[in-house]
Amino acid sequence: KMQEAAEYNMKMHPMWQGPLAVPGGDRQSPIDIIVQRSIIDSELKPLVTEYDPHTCQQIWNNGYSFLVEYDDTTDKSTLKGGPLQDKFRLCQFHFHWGETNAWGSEHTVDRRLFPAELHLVHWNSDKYSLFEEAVMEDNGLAVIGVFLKVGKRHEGLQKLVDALPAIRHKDSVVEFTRFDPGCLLPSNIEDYWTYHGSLTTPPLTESVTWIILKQHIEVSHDQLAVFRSLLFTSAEEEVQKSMVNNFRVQQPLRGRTVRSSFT
Ligand SMILES: COc1ccc(C[C@@]2(O)NC(=S)NC2=O)c(OC)c1
Ligand SMILES: [Zn+2]
Repeated sequence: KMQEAAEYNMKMHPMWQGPLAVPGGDRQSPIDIIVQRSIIDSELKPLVTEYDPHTCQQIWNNGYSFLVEYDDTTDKSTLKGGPLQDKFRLCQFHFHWGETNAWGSEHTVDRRLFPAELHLVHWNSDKYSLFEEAVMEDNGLAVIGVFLKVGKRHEGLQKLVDALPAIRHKDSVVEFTRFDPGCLLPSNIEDYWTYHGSLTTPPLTESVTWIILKQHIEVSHDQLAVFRSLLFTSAEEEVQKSMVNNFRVQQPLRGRTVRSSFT
């Protein structure tokens, strides 16, 4: 059912009408993280996030997810440490989710699916001066992946949920300020898996150091239901399609190693 949902979406949604694969792509995302095959790397450092809520600018529906965008013209909201050698600048975060709570995440852990997954996207500002440059380089991006589970209401998320009705349609945007993305991180960010992969939508560029947190966050059923009230389609289109199942099918590991920062 989940596989069908993903394949239906990838067949029907304009996002996927282009090439579905990167010729010769051997570091594609997402993947299933097989815990017992991950290699504990004691040299992996703790993640250091320094997010300035004042760099938050807008929230918009891009027709595949909704993005909260940050001013990345200075090093005000950054990520360093973990597996990273350089300092990375936060540029946006977005989510992937299913039509039901039974699936929706892009990565899985021992085949376990989560109802949604948060991606906090950062680019290497030590080596590059623009996101557009960094996205083309194999050490260009660092994305923190956080699994969402359905449970108690997430107070920090509610400000974002309340903004969603204003961006129901593709290409709608509203001002969104003073949001601290740190409030979406779980208490434990020391335990994570990391591997080299790609964007999970076209152009599927293989420029991402993935950092998948072991600890999930909890959001309420109703909060997740508001995600599903968004639309893939713009206001002009006759047939409105609800924004659900905006995740990619899993990709072969191709001999890659997934490292873990914990035992
Ligand atoms: C050209 O630059 C792009 C294009 C697509 C995405 C979105 C996505 O493919 N990447 C992740 S991560 N999840 C996704 O859905 C992007 O995000 C950084 C950057
Ligand atoms: Zn994503």
